[in-house]
Amino acid sequence: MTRADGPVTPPVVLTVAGSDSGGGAGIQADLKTIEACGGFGTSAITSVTAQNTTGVQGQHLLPIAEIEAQIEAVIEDFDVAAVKTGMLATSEVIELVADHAAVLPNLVVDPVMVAASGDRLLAAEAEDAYESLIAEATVVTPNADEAAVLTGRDVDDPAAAEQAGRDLVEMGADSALVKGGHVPGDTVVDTLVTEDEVTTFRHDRIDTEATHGSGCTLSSAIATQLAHGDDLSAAVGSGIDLLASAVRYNVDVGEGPGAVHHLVRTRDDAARHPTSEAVERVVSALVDADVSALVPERGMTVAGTTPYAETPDAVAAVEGRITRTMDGVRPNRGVRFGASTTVARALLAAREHDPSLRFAIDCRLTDAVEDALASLGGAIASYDPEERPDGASADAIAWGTGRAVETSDGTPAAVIGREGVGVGGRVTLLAADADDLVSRVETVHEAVKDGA
Ligand SMILES: Cc1ncc(COP(=O)(O)O)c(N)n1
Repeated sequence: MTRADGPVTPPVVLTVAGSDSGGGAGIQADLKTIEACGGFGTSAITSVTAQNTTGVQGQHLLPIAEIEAQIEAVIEDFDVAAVKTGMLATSEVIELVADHAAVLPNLVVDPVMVAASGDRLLAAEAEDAYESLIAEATVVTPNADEAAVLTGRDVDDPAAAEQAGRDLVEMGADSALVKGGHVPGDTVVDTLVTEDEVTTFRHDRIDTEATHGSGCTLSSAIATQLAHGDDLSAAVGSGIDLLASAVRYNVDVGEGPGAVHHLVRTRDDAARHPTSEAVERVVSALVDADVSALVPERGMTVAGTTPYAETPDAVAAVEGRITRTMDGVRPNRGVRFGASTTVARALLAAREHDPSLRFAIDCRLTDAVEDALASLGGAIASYDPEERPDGASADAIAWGTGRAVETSDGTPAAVIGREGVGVGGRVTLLAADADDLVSRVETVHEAVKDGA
């Protein structure tokens, strides 16, 4: 028997950039990101850098004819749907790309000048040459420092970013995304300027130096989304969201600051099935142990997040909770992503301060349960509801859980919420994995079941 082939045709994306032997930035980051976003990645290498997480040790520029040959080899054969440029190194390379612009659709220009390590990746005299390429760009994506070089304008707040964006559009770019990562402040504001409108994208700043490869990853994600047919603002928005996760869950490799996690979303999607299976295993264990004594009046929620969860739809939980019946505890329905709101949000709030926490279960709060928590061997965290800001009252449990984890002395095994004791008072058991959560519940249950 021969099997029929089943070819797929992902949109082809071309990156024209430098090689980073350290794997975090450049061509390596671009290809990983393009594939993660569902494109087929092709490349034209401009320069081979000897580089790692501590800096750039060497650079070898390829002959201009070799760079041109790579671009032409790709363009002549593939139906290229989008192109991104990264490290172009010299004015000759910038001009080469500008000369080919007519056959380079959806051109995303990341005007790479200096690496995160501080090493120069563009000859100083080549900065002016960018003007010719910017004029051809669908979108140009400078950080604040690059925008300042390109426009001669200090970019130190969102108003200046918008002005710099307008300057770049005036230079002929269809649009400019002026990135706010290098502008100080707790919120990162990225500003997208087109001829007709200005859109700002805001994210809480993530406290890490491991941003190596962030510009490459963002521009590659935007190019790939444009290749899929997204409009500009959707492509930019989804690229920024991907990068926020890629920076938060950065890869801790090498002696220097790590790199962004190019495959973060791919890995998270792949973890959905094992995550819901893990929650199902917890549910079975609770049924087997008949943990009636721990089940709150309203029912018990068991929830688990994917490893890089950001939103409640990445939290698997028992739909309709686990409740007490005449013969033991029973889940009302199956495990589904997005089934829980309250415990899901509490777990996500906990992860803002301790991303190792992935599983949670809410139990009755009684004196006996509280006494039993001491035997869990982890910190027991709590919070003062009086400290809750007015704005957080709609999500009081999430706020309290986040607050408790933030102020906990080490990763907590449980969070006690004393609000409305007897009515809403609860204890949320937490764990990094499902087996630990089961053993925590069993430990508490063993201690209280005879008195219940
Ligand atoms: C080959 C190459 N291209 C681009 C960058 C910029 O990336 P970053 O600013 O994150 O170091 C880099 N370091 N190396």
